Amino acid sequence: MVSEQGKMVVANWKAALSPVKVKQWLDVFRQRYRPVSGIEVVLAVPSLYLRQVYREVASLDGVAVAAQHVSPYPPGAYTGALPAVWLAGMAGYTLAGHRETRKYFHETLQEVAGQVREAVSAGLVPILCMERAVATAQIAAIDSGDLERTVLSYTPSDAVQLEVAHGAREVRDAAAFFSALSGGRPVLYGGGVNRENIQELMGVPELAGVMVGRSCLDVSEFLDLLETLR
Ligand SMILES: O=C(CO)COP(=O)(O)O
Repeated sequence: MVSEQGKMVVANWKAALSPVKVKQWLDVFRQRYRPVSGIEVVLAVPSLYLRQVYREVASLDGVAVAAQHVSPYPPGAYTGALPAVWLAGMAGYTLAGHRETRKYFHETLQEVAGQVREAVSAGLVPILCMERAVATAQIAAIDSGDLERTVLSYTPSDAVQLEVAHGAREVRDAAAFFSALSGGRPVLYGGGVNRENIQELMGVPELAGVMVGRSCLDVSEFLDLLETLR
């Protein structure tokens, strides 16, 4: 879990890497990754790869694993679901409410709140992704006890679609807005983060870290990006 001083870099693989590519990514990462003081690297990977990724990175300092999605329901007759409790011990985190799962899988505020609840009760830390437009209603749908265990992430659509990050001042305003709304929970930013802008964004004092999509898919590019934080 992100500490008082430390910051997080979440690498969101989305659904972009085939099994062959995942093996290559992990081979290079294991050879070349060196921990960066004060930085926790969180690999957010498709369910299919969770066990494999966990096995490969469990021994690396400063690296944790996140699911990209968990079920809003407990284990039972829910075909196609991934109950959060099954991931305990393997993933430390799960994403919830990412703009792509909201958009393509039509997740409702209640379903996202259910994912957060299931994640917290399984001992995972939810990384709750939101845009400003849904933030007030989404946070209101979440139990206050669950919110206390949650990391928020500001992931504006335009930045993700255009691959152009919001500027540091805008990110700072948004982080303050999200933090005030949630009783001071840590806030991440995601959207267009790359090797050129990560240092400036990680320097925003109100921000607990960043989420990286496209720039983590090439493992060398991602390792270079981490090196800029050393
Ligand atoms: O969705 C994101 C992180 O989860 C951001 O993706 P990009 O870094 O590709 O804009």
